[in-house]
This record gives sequence, structure tokens and C-alpha cells, in this order.
Amino acid sequence: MRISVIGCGYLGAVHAAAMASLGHDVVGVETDAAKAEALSAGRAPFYEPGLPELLTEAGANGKLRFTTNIADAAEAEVHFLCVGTPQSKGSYAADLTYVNGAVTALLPYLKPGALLAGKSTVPVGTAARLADLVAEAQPSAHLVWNPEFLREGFAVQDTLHPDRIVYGVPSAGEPGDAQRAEALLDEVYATPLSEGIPKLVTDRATAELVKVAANSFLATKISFINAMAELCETTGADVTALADAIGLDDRIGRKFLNAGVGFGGGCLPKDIRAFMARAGELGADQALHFLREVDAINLRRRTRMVDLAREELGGSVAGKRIAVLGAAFKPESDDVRDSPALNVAAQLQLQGAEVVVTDPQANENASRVWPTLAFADSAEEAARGAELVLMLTEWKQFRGLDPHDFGQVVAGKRMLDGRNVLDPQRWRGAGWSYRALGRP
Ligand SMILES: NC(=O)c1ccc[n+]([C@@H]2O[C@H](COP(=O)([O-])OP(=O)(O)OC[C@H]3O[C@@H](n4cnc5c(N)ncnc54)[C@H](O)[C@@H]3O)[C@@H](O)[C@H]2O)c1
Ligand SMILES: O=c1ccn([C@@H]2O[C@H](COP(=O)(O)OP(=O)(O)O[C@H]3O[C@H](CO)[C@@H](O)[C@H](O)[C@H]3O)[C@@H](O)[C@H]2O)c(=O)[nH]1
Repeated sequence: MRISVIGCGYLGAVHAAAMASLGHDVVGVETDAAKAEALSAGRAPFYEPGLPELLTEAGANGKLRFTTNIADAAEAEVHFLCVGTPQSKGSYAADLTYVNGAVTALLPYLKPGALLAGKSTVPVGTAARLADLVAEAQPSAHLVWNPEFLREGFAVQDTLHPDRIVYGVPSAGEPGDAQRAEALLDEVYATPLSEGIPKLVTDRATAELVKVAANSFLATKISFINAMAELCETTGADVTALADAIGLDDRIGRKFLNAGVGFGGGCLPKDIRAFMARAGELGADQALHFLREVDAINLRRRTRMVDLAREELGGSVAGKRIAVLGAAFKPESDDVRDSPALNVAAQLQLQGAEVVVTDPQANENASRVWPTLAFADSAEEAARGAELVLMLTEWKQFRGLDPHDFGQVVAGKRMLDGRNVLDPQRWRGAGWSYRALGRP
């Protein structure tokens, strides 16, 4: 099947390569010429395990090419819309500039019967508005919303073997043919569907809502456990034991109950804010008031980390050397969008600390966002002469540090574990002052 993928960032590049690996003929359209060039040469423009292999394989088979020219998408039967929907400057709402721009650019090239499948995360109601534009430009074309649930770091696996596939198809009376649209998507996803992956067919508004509801639930689960961590801090209780105990209840589950410095990235924070903004526009803001608290709890964890650093260093971080382990918003990613680690590092620097950050993959992206921070190539290099070390992104390289060896390079054996991943006894046993969020 001939497919185009419009927008080849963290989502689109993986989607394009994965669709090609399923045997489809894929053209990726990307306005950033450097990204398109890297992808054309088989190089992933960001760190994502498994993506380089997929790009090389699909490129070699002639199934995948990249372009900056939207006209090259004209032959596709199915177009996947994968452009960004960042938070608007100055408000919580999603910025739909890229969505509107990409759809407007594509309209003249939609061939009869083509399908436009939206994968970007959008405010509910966006699909209905875009469907009218599509119907006007090409009356026999269809628009569906097909939200994406991949996690960075597991993007290839999640794209090829998702937990579920959701189609939001036109309802009766809306432009587009629901059955034809479903049949086209079934052809695209024939392989995963043949493996028994559940498919849910619903209307477009529900599909848009499924995505933001899922991310809101995940964010809420993390902030719930972080709220418990606040209680644990005031009572001397242990949030990791608490999470283990409540997580054993099948109805609750242990996943996404890791307390620490909280959630970041290009999805959860901006998606809950855009959801609140959209609810406000719809006059339903009360329904999502709780998400304000979810956001606030999350941001408080970052401040708490900075407060703990000050406490550990006798009331002020000014002039003190601090090593920060991690810059990416999570391990196995080089993405620093709204990264808790980078935010804490920056706050400490603003308070006068001499901060050295290290991340196995994200140093380059982080130094672009925060060029005044110093960066090191390893934990040992970052920690040399440091009076305090903060564990903020739990890469396996950092989890595996030996407290005895690591203790040789620092000036003061003080560890603040912002991800609750180190063994307190082991670190304390090696002479470290060990403190964590929500743990005695
Ligand atoms: N990153 C994820 O893990 C993930 C997962 C699920 C859903 N999403 C959603 O997918 C969307 C994309 O997210 P992302 O993280 O890939 O963003 P991103 O910024 O990494 O990628 C978007 C890409 O689109 C390109 N672009 C913008 N306008 C274009 C146009 N008119 N034509 C062609 N290319 C254009 C940009 O240059 C950029 O490379 C967002 O709505 C996001 O919420 C992301
Ligand atoms: O118990 C946990 C789990 C995660 N996190 C943090 O939460 C953030 C998000 O993690 P994760 O959800 O694994 O990463 P993303 O790649 O942002 O994926 C989320 O956002 C994507 C974009 O919408 C969705 O597709 C995914 O389903 C959804 O999990 C990261 O900062 C994690 O460190 C915690 O603090 N505690």
C-alpha cells in the first residue's frame, strides 16, 4: 500500500519506518531539511532504540524514502498526519499551527478516495473541523483519527505491537465513508491485526478523547504516588514500599507508580494542559479541575528536589559544585522537552551552583536548550569534585554505579536519588549521605 507520513519527528520517523517494515511503500514528508536528509541517509535524527536498524532495512528494500516536498505524497492512498502539537506560547492550549499548515499543504494533492489519518494528539473537535476542509478539497476522500500511544524508548516495539489500535471514523451525516476508511486502515495494519491486537472503531471525537484521557490517567497515577511521597516525607514512611503494596492489588497495578521527580517530556505535561484548555473552551472546565492539581503536584517535586539540595549543602547551593545524572526526561531517550532533570539542574544553576550535567544520549539536546550548563561525558567526570550528586534520569549506567568506586571521585559523598532507584543501605553502607523523595 502507498503511504505518506507527514511530519517525521519522534512519532513520524518511527511510524514511517515501521510501516515500511510491514511491506508498505512509504514516503516521509518532513519540512526540516536536515532531518529529512539524515533520514534519507538511513540515520535516525534522534536516539530511539531499534530505529536505525529499521531505517537501514527499509531503505535497502526500497520501501522508504524521505522528502521535504509535500507534492511527493500525491500518490499515497493513506496519509498519516504526525506533526507536532506543542503547548502554545502564553497559554495552556495546543498550538495547532503545524496541523493546520500540514493539512492545508496536503489538500491539493489528495487523490480521489484517499484517506487522511490523524495521529497527532489534538484537542477534541479538531478532526471534525479538518474533515470539512478535506471534503471541500476532495469530496471522495476520508478523514479518520487514529491516535498513537507509543512511548519513547520503546517506540518501535509499541508501533509494531501496540496494546490496541483505535480508529475514529466519520459518523452518519459527517463527510467521508466510515466503511471505506476502516477498510483502508485494516489494510495498513493487516499484520498487527492478524496478531490479535485489539481494534476499537469509534467516532472521531471519542478517538481524540481516548488519547488525552489515557495520558491524563497516566499523569494522574504518577501524581497520585508523588502526593503519597509528600505524605511519606512528613511521616517517615516509605513510598516505594507503599507503591509495592498497593500495586499488588490487580485493580491498581504497580506500573506508573514510581515516585520521584515526576513526569516530563513532549506529551504528558502539554497534553493535560491542552485538555484543560479545551475543556474550558467547551464550558466543561470543572470536569478537569483535578488535572490542575496533577500538574501542580508534579511541578512541586522539582522544587522539592532543589530544596533538598539546599538542605544537604547547609542552606545554600551558591558556589557549590553539583553533579546531575540525567538530562533526558526519561531513560532510553534523548528528548529533553520539559525534562524534570534539566529543569532541576537549571534551577540549581540559577541559585548560584556550579552544575555539571551528564546524560548518555541527551547532552547535545540539553546544551542547546540550556547552553550555560556544563556537560560531561560520564557520571565520574560530572561528579569529579562535586559536593552533591543528584540522580534525576534513571539510565542503567547510573543505576549500576558502585558507591565505593564512585565515592572516590566526589568531594562530598552526598546522593539525592530523585528516581528512587538506588539501594539506600548499599549507598549508606559505603559512607554516603543518601536521601530520596518520599523515602526515609
Ligand atoms: N513523541 C511521542 O512519543 C508521541 C507519542 C504519541 C503521540 N505523539 C503526538 O504526535 C505528535 C508529534 O509529536 P513528536 O514528538 O513526533 O513531535 P516532533 O516535534 O518530534 O515532530 C514533529 C515533526 O513534524 C515536522 N513538521 C512540522 N510541520 C510540518 C509540515 N507541514 N510538513 C511536514 N513536516 C512538518 C517538524 O519539523 C517535526 O520534525 C504530537 O501531537 C504528539 O503529541 C507523540
Ligand atoms: O511511574 C512512573 C512512570 C513514568 N514517570 C515519568 O513520566 C514521564 C513519561 O513517561 P512515559 O509515559 O514512559 O513516556 P512518554 O514517551 O512520554 O509516553 C507517554 O506519552 C506518549 C505521548 O502521548 C504516549 O503515547 C504514551 O502512551 C505515554 O506513556 C517520564 O518523565 C517518566 O520519568 C514517572 O515519573 N513515574
